Amino acid sequence: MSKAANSSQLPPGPKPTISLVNLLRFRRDSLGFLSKLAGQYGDIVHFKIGPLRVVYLNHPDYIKEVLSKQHSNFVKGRPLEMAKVLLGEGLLTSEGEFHKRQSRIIQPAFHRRMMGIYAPAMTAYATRLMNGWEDGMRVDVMREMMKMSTGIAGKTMFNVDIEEEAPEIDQALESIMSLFGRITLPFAELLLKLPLPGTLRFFRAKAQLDKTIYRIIAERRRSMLNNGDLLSLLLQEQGETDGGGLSDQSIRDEALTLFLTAFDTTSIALTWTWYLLSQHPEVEADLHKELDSVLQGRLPTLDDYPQLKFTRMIFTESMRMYPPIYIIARQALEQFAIGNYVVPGGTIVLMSPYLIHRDSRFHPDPQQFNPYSWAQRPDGHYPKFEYFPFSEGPRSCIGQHYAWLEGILVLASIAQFWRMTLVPDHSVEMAQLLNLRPKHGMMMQLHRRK
Ligand code: HEM
Repeated sequence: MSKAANSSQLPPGPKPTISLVNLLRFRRDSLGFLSKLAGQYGDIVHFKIGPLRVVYLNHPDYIKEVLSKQHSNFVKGRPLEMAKVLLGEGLLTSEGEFHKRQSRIIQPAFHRRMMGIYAPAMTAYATRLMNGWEDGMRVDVMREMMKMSTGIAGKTMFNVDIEEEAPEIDQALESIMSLFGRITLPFAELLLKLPLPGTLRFFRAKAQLDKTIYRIIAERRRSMLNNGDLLSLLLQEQGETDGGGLSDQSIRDEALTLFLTAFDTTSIALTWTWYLLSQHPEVEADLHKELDSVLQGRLPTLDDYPQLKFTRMIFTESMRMYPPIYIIARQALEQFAIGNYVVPGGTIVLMSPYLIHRDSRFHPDPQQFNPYSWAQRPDGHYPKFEYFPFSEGPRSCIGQHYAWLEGILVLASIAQFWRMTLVPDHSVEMAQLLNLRPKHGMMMQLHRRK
């Protein structure tokens, strides 16, 4: 790769005249579209989607430029505008000083010390889920994982049991996701102003989520509990910073952001993992060997976590093949240099963990599910920007340790007692919405391990 040069030429790409065609193709299959462009034009591609100027980066070195080296020139920008309608100014969507302050307040909820408190909640909710299962039963594993992860997120962040409300939350999310799927439309903002059925469903769903979250906040205020969880931190900040503290709206934005980002992505990652295990009995057998030897029939604790090495390798490999956040987007504030090109300010930059994770230059035999390939990597030290399911740089995932913990402990808890096989004829397809979900859920049959 050559160093950034001062040529003002834009990177190569399809002609701007077909920007509407690009829009349709991108909406139909964004991963297929981007991968085809990279094949045709190389690792930096320029194209237009409607009036928007977009650059796609298909190499870890270029991605490092945007997410790390030149990060201060990039904001979440337009791609996350729609998310603000739901999440307001939460950690995911905010910028600058405000974002720094929110990070500082929230960071302690993800401190290592807190993991000791979260671990038992994670295994308890996995157990509760298994208690409702019977040998031979058919379930949509996607829904089961959602139900469980919602319960875990509610308990660990707010100390409430909202599992009972999971179906409504799930339904609300579906309405939200289907509108979010149209996020790439240039006139997306307009969609929110018209009384279209999707838009009305979206606002109903938002109202449902708001009701739940405000109820939780009000209950916590009454109980005065301060146990160091997320809600305590947010309310405490409000009390401590006379006048300049967090408003109710701000607490709601942050709580909803953390809650939604936590359970949705983690349950999707777990769902793909159960699917991959069902397709690879040899891997599943090795997983059982590890669990039988480390746990010997009891639930895993935080102390077991470092011993569950193969379980971690499986979860790592699953997120390589199906990273729940499959496209990361930024918008440039000012003109910037990348490779041999100089790109104007305002340009949207797209990067895809999915496509980099499946590129044979960085991952040999990338279409093959091979957890064993991670055996040489010391725990958690993965090649940055070649493997980045949690993104990288200052805006990477704040909840990644939490997600690893939940993923590994839940896998270990459940796989000890249950196997899952895919229901014959169930079609497994990816839906490229805000995150990479199985389009038709994941219908699986449960088998109790003897
Ligand atoms: C397997 C599970 C998860 C995956 C794959 C994942 C992935 C990601 C990615 C790729 C980003 C960066 C998005 C961007 O730059 O546009 C992100 C940000 C974020 N994640 Fe996660 N995440 C997961 C779980 C969690 C959990 C459990 C939490 C909270 C408990 C969480 C909270 C957040 C927040 C608040 C941000 C925004 C951070 C910021 O902008 O400063 N995530 N996540």
